[in-house]
Amino acid sequence: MVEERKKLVELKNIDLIFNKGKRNANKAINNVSFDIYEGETFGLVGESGSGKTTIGRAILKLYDKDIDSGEILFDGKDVIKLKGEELKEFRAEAQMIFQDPQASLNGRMRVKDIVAEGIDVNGLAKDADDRTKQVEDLLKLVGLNHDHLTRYPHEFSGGQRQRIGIARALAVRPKFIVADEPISALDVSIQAQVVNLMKDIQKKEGLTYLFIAHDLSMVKYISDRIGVMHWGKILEIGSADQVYNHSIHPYTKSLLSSIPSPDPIFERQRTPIVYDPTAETDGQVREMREILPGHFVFSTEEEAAEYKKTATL
Ligand SMILES: Nc1ncnc2c1ncn2[C@@H]1O[C@H](COP(=O)(O)OP(=O)(O)OP(=O)(O)O)[C@@H](O)[C@H]1O
Repeated sequence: MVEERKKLVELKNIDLIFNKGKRNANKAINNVSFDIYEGETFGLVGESGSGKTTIGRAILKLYDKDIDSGEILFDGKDVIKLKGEELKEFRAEAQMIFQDPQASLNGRMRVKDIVAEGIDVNGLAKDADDRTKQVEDLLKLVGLNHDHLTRYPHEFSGGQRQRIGIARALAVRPKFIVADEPISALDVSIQAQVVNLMKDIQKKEGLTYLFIAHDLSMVKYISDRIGVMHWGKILEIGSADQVYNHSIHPYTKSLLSSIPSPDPIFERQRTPIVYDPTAETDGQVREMREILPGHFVFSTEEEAAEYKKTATL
């Protein structure tokens, strides 16, 4: 018998409009639906302004406004309705790691206090010794050590600062982490280290990730499934292999063609594919249609029929 995978996060027809009703109204999320299964990494990619961060923050209920329509479920519970104790529990269960560790860490606090913030807020330590022990364990988990406890963020490299950000997120023992471009500000040589660290921690702690990035090059290493966003909509969802090696939507193909190759011969032959977005505004009715098992593309019925003829496994 095939075991049903548990859905940890469910997004159902989400709309989110900034400045609703005003002249500068902006539909940052437009009828987005997808699920994130427990234990998986869901990669969300797309160019700047496509709505990735808005989705991550909406799931975590970090805006002072609610989504405008649709439903977000976390562990079966409606996120919009969470209040009191349930909201506090959710705040610990669902954490965020930010793009710029420099900006997200308080420069006047020592590492031990930065990492312990969530422990203190949630009363997770029995006493001062237990607090220090928990912080030390967290630092060890992210590849830092005892000597780092009393230092300040500016004494660390970018990669180390991101490790501190990860330790801080883990301090409250979350189930789910939104990692918003966690490696984009880092040197390429450090990016793989942080991705590998996140993968190791995921295995050890049984975490579920939403991993946000603007290109597909690193996302494919960490993601089980990938969603491609453009103009507030998801245009393609599939396994990392389906999206990276067998992409279907022209926008995904264009994103892939824009990744520079480290191989100079490939790089010289690489021709970026220019995406024509007018199809998204031609008035035709499009929805996510399953082209191959688990591989969905935003398309009309006719487009889906065409995609099915040429799609490869
Ligand atoms: N607080 C806000 N108020 C008004 N508009 C916003 C707000 N946050 C985001 N937006 C707008 O919503 C759209 C989606 O932005 P979002 O930050 O989610 O995109 P993104 O794909 O994460 O981009 P980036 O990679 O640059 O972070 C953009 O047009 C942005 O200008």
